[in-house]
Amino acid sequence: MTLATRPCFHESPLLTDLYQLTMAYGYWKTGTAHKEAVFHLFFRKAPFKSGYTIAAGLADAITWLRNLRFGPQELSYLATLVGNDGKPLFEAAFLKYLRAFRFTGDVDAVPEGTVVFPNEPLLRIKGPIIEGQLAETALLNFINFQTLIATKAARICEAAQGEPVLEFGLRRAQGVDGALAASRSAYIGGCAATSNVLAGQVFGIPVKGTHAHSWVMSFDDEAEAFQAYAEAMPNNSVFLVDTYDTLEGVRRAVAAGRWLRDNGHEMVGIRLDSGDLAYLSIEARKILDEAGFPDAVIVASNDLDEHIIASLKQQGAKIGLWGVGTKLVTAYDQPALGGVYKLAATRVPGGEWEFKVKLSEQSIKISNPGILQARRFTKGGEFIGDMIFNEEAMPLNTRMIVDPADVTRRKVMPADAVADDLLVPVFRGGELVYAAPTLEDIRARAREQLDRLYGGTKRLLNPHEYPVGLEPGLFDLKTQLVFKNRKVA
Ligand SMILES: Nc1ncnc2c1ncn2[C@@H]1O[C@H](COP(=O)(O)OP(=O)(O)OP(=O)(O)O)[C@@H](O)[C@H]1O
Ligand SMILES: O=P(O)(O)OC[C@H]1O[C@H](OP(=O)(O)OP(=O)(O)O)[C@H](O)[C@@H]1O
Ligand SMILES: O=C(O)c1cccnc1
Repeated sequence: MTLATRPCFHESPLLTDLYQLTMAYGYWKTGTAHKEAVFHLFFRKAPFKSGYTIAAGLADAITWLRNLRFGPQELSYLATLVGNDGKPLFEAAFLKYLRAFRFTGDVDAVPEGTVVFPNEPLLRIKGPIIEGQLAETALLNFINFQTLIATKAARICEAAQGEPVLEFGLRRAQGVDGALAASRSAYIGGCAATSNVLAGQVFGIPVKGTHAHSWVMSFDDEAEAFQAYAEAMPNNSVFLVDTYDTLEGVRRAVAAGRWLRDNGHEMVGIRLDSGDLAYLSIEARKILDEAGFPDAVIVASNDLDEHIIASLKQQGAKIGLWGVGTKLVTAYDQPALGGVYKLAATRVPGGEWEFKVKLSEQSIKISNPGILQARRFTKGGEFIGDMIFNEEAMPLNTRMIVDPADVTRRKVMPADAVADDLLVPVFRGGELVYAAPTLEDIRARAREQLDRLYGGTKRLLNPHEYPVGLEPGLFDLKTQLVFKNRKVA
């Protein structure tokens, strides 16, 4: 009997929705596959009612685009697909065309770890429409989830006010890739380490761990369990104290700590995993301090999230290390980021760009036309506002932004503000031109970016709204296109 293994699918061209292939077929069949197009990937609403979002997922997007090729196995599978008349969905000549298919376009993207806001392009893809279309689903999959988890982690780490947060999510994550991608994103968002050993091996994230209740329960009594653990792992001694009676557990941990000290080691600390974490941590701290273990850290876990951590901090909890699993890696209170991928311009090669909008009843949902870039203004080291503009038509030195939801709200960026464009070149003509940063650099970037954000924007509850607007020319273009598409004279 063979076990059904699950190979890694990250790089498959079939990591897509069928409709991308049906449209690709349509473009090919109608001779429009090589029409040039610009697509943007963006989200309309920050997750968790957060005042900011942390971009992540670009590394997977790069790998997927670089390896975009249909091999014999994928093509034979596609040949098996049939339409409602039982005949092949894709004709053989199209599959032959796919055999030589490669990504040849330009990509500009916001580096991972960048603070981003609703409606800003996170990624822009320009090239033959068939290529942009085929890339949509995979790009959304990578960027939506990873951005979501990096943001959740950043919020949790903000709540912990610089105290280390350990990501403990593997056992409760949404599958294998959900766990791995979450560990990487959580690290970008600021977590100090993960319990996920595979993520440690694959991404080089520091791994950390204590012990479970099963260890204590496997002994006749708790004191014996701690002593055995101390002897077995004298250099990693965090004792889980809540299996029977938490404060008694702390006293037994102290006894094991004394043994460790007598034998040339130092107890790292204790872990609390149930009960009133504020009360128990304060009492445990007293016991540890009085026994001469002021440096022993108190680790807490048990369904923590940013709100519980903030509340525990407010209650004066004496917790120095936070273990967070389920609510982090599943983004429990908002399990998906609604990032979308919209067509914004097309042209026949060599012709003029035709800008596009997708209409909606809700004006906030009307997409932005153009070849978009986002420009961030910084003053005195602090981010003060972002402008979305059309690179094809940007008048020089424009510093005014218009709120797309309310034309009367306008803001002029000061002349001495420093301006930086968020999208950077990643692919040119299908060639990678981006020196991808290390995971450590990405994590440091997220930290540095958060430090430049006004404190009110980082507030958990009703955060201050960071100003993001359209350059006036783009606002006008959008308005004209909306009128045109609504057939208003
Ligand atoms: N002082 C506190 N303030 C706010 N929330 C807390 C406090 N102490 C613990 N919590 C949180 O309250 C929830 C308590 O969970 P739960 O009702 O499962 O209790 P428990 O102590 O884990 O019980 P059990 O013994 O069944 O594991 C957890 O999410 C925990 O993080
Ligand atoms: O609560 P989370 O944020 O998801 O963090 C991970 C949880 O996983 C473990 O519990 P579990 O009951 O699975 O095992 P245990 O016997 O080691 O406590 C651990 O004790 C945490 O409570
Ligand atoms: O090391 C730990 O304490 C740990 C690891 C995974 C899940 N919960 C706790």
